[in-house]
Amino acid sequence: MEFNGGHRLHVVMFPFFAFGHISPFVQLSKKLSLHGVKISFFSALGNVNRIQSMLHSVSAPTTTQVIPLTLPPVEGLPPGLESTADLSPAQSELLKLALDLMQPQISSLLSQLKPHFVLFDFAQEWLPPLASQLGIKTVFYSVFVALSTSYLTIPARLPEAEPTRPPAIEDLRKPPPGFPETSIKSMKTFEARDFLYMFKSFHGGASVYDRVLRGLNGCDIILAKTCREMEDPYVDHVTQQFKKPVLLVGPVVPEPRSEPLEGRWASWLGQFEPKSVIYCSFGSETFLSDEQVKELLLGLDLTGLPFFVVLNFPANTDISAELKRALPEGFLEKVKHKAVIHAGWVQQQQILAHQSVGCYVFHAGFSSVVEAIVNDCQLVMLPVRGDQLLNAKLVSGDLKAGVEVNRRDEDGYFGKDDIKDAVGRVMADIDKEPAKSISGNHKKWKEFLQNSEIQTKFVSDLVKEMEAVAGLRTV
Ligand SMILES: C[C@@H]1O[C@H](OP(=O)(O)OP(=O)(O)OC[C@H]2O[C@@H](n3ccc(=O)[nH]c3=O)[C@H](O)[C@@H]2O)[C@H](O)[C@H](O)[C@H]1O
Repeated sequence: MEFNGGHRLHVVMFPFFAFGHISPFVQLSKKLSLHGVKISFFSALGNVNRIQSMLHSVSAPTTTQVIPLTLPPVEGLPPGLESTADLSPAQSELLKLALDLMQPQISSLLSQLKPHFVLFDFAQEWLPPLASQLGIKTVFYSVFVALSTSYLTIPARLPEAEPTRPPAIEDLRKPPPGFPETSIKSMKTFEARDFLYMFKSFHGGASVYDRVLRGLNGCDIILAKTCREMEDPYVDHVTQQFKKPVLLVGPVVPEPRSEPLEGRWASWLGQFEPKSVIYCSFGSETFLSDEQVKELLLGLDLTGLPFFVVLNFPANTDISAELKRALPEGFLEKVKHKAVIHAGWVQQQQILAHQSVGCYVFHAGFSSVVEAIVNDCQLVMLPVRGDQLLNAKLVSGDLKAGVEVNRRDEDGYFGKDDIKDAVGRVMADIDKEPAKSISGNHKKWKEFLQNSEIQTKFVSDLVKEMEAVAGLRTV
């Protein structure tokens, strides 16, 4: 292998304007920077400061420049609100239309910057032909596990005879033709109903399924945030379906955070026994209904363990009124010595790393799965929507490293006893099944994720493969 001429690989990162997507693109940028890759990171102006602070890292050199984009006006989209975190679900659909109108701006930026690759997201299916005209290669960076693509967004998901008929709930309960033999045989009715969203068109725009399919079909390379150790059969299935290179960057384990945990949380957690506290949270933009909040909190109380719950609500919600409405009278007073119920952003990595935290009840966002495993917290999954439903199946069914809360098939209802049972399954005596084998598997995956040689090789192999495609390296 030989390296040609000292030219540095230059990559544009272009995630959808949602922090659940921006965050894995930032994490990958940091890893690529450590291997000397030059990064230009595209996002709407309103997101730039937050991205810059996310990119800041003591160990990563500053090879990343954030390039602000101007969001075009779209009727119904309030000016200045430029990520889904600030918008209602309906407005977030308009954000995709605004993105579609940005093609001339992207084209002119790409022709100035002339990167070797653009890594793009599910919503920019128009990018491959645009970049190809400029001689730039495109990489569809899938921030979802390969199972999610393999189950939902492959050509075989729609029947060959009627490729334009959106699937029904019954179709989505079953895996698509060609799906590999694994622990996943079917999904529940409420989960299949949630997947219908993928096939809906809003404001006359393309459905998520259509966008993803066009992106995956049009790109030069598919890159997935996963590894064969965890997802071999699904990676093979996706490769067969799209008949093009599928590169893997591994699970992208974040570096431990250097800033200490906020004092008030460190001292609250510090009063409890090691590994005795349940931490509970639902990622960046997942909300529970009143009834779910009530059953969750009553269930956590029933476990007898101390608990720290982070709940988020859609923009402009009166949080104390929400909690008051959802909870039985006197509940907050009753649990005040053993519980924190907080709304808003917290330092999740530092909380999971705290010695008192032993169990994590959460939505099964995959970054959170990885952070909990490396910090030795037992996983109790309560997925709410989309990929989370499949992540939970992967972790509980294939990896056997955590449990899911039992839910009713039709509507996903869970009661307080379901929460208590699920926590009990992983926090009970670890010399007894199922806790014994779950904790054994958990330990195995922790060792794998913490093996810095393996994790670094994922990124160095990726850089070498991209350099070879870009003609910077000859094999
Ligand atoms: C692609 C999208 O990813 C989403 O992920 P989300 O951001 O909710 O959750 P994680 O992947 O766990 O990521 C969440 C990340 O935010 C961090 N964090 C979160 C809340 C907080 O208060 N403090 C923190 O530090 C956390 O530590 C983790 O790194 C969903 O699955 C969604 O279904 C999917 O479409």
